[in-house]
Amino acid sequence: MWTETDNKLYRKFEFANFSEAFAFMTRVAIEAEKMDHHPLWTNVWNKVEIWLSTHDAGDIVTEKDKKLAERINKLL
Ligand SMILES: C[C@H](O)[C@H](O)[C@H]1CNC2=NC(N)=NC(=O)C2=N1
Repeated sequence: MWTETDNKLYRKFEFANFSEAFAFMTRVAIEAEKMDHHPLWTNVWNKVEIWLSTHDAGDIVTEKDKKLAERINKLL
């Protein structure tokens, strides 16, 4: 689940392999672009870490971040 720390929503995802992780990232990227709301993220092989905050609001967690987090949950 997502946790809120340092004014960011954070969640770590683990997949079977790199292909699964990258396929997930592709789905997230499409959703993020639709919302014009983009994640800070890292990927190492089968792991994806995502931090969500709203830069335009001064790098704090807003409804936009919560909405994107919910949409990401549904992509799993
Ligand atoms: C100009 C553009 O719409 C803005 O910079 C958007 C783009 N993506 C964004 N993504 C995130 N996470 N926060 C923002 O404030 C933000 N702003």
